[in-house]
Amino acid sequence: MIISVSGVSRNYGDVEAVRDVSFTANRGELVAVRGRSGAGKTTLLNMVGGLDRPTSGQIVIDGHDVTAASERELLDLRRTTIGFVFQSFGLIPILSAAENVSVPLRLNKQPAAVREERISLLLELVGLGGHANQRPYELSGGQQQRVAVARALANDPPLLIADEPTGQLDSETGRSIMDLLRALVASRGMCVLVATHDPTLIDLADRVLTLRDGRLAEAPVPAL
Ligand SMILES: Nc1ncnc2c1ncn2[C@@H]1O[C@H](COP(=O)(O)OP(=O)(O)OP(=O)(O)O)[C@@H](O)[C@H]1O
Repeated sequence: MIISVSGVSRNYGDVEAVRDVSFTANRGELVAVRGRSGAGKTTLLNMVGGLDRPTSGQIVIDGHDVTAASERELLDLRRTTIGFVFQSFGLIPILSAAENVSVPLRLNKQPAAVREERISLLLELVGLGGHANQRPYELSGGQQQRVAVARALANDPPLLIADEPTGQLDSETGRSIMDLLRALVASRGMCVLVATHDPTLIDLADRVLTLRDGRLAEAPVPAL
């Protein structure tokens, strides 16, 4: 089990953003988190990714209790075990696609030869083999998000967390990003946890978690 969330709540002052949420997820699963704006999706994903801490409850990621972890341990976990993809891509504008992908490899002190090989493999994987030297502004939104996915996979994490990864893309491009995430689950046995309120993308998920006002109501698997 890669994600175990038990009785997790997160309050911001009087606002109960996430209330008593429990779920588990395994490698080889694409789990979608849906819900209206303000339902608590980002808050939940940030806690699972160790970017924020619950007010109460426990989260265990790949055997590590992130609720009890020190900042240092969380940093290590985010570098080795969890990849992140955000709605706004978050690429560094002055760096090429290849250089953006190299950032987490440098942080993990990978030697140059390993970095080079890994970068070309990852850019091929996301369908950007011929775009290594282009900067973000020279790429389409869908291509930028593919670079962000390649960067998130740089250190081969077993868990990918994606917060509305298609939110800034047209529906066809968004679909191709979701297809890419789906393929990663199949080919690499990753777990992908993705927040979206786009109903057309939800049918690609193995499982759908629905948040309403911070509470979870597990929806049935959609018919294919
Ligand atoms: N840092 C914060 N301080 C105070 N309140 C917050 C903070 N972050 C989130 N909230 C509140 O928590 C609730 C859940 O927000 P969250 O961003 O998790 O929702 P969401 O489902 O991701 O929404 P969206 O789809 O719009 O991104 C909202 O009521 C929001 O206003």
